[in-house]
Amino acid sequence: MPLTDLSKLPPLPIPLEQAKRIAAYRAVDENFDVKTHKVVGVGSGTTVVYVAERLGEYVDKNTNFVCIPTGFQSKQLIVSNKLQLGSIEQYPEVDIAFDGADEVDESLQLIKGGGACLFQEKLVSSSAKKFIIVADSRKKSPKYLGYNWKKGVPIEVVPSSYVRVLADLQNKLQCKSASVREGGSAKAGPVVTDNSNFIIDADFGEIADPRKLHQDIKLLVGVVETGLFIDNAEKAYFGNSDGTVQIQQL
Ligand SMILES: O=C(CO)[C@H](O)[C@H](O)COP(=O)(O)O
Repeated sequence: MPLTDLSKLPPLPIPLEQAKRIAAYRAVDENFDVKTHKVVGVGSGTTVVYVAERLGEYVDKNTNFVCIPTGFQSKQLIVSNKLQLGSIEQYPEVDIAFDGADEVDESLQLIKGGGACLFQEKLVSSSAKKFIIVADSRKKSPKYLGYNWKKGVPIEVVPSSYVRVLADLQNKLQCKSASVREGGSAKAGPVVTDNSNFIIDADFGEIADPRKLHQDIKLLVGVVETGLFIDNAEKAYFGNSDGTVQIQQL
């Protein structure tokens, strides 16, 4: 079946969703090569929903690409769009990966982990030859990370270490504030990740040197991974609700 013509997409009731969809569809169409890309990473979040939807349109009897999830939600997206599901253990080399972001700076450094999937997202994206970001235009930072995303850097930690990591973030790395992410009305107590860990959100204000901050956090005992994605993405697609897309690349 031919791909849906982008100019003939049925309108969505929410403008922000239109922005996400156009960014995702354009990113897939302009970067995914169905002939050569056999292993495709599918990230997590609300924008990637449209990546999976568009990839689903490429499936026919002549295609044989496998999709690698970055967590439970991502696995569901792959299955529900009738894409072939694989694992990073089976396919440690990924041809291309698509994912959302919480903030993207001028150098394509990222904050991710707003959806608590950062470890598997980093495992898959850093195993990919090409990593493409899909987002609505609110995610584009005017300068430094931390300008738009005020919730802090997500950090996945081993549960038993959370008290120690909170103290180290404040005493050794002078973060402004840090707390374990709570499930809110959806769950009493902390959010538990797909890897059975906790997430700490640590506010460092605007981050002038995300590489150094990532390295410093990573050295703390108990830290599994940080939501700072350094030198990983090669292109970002930022959608607007009027159907335009801004592309940022190095
Ligand atoms: O990092 C993530 C999940 O851990 C998401 O990619 C990020 O939060 C962006 O999500 P959305 O597309 O819903 O804005």
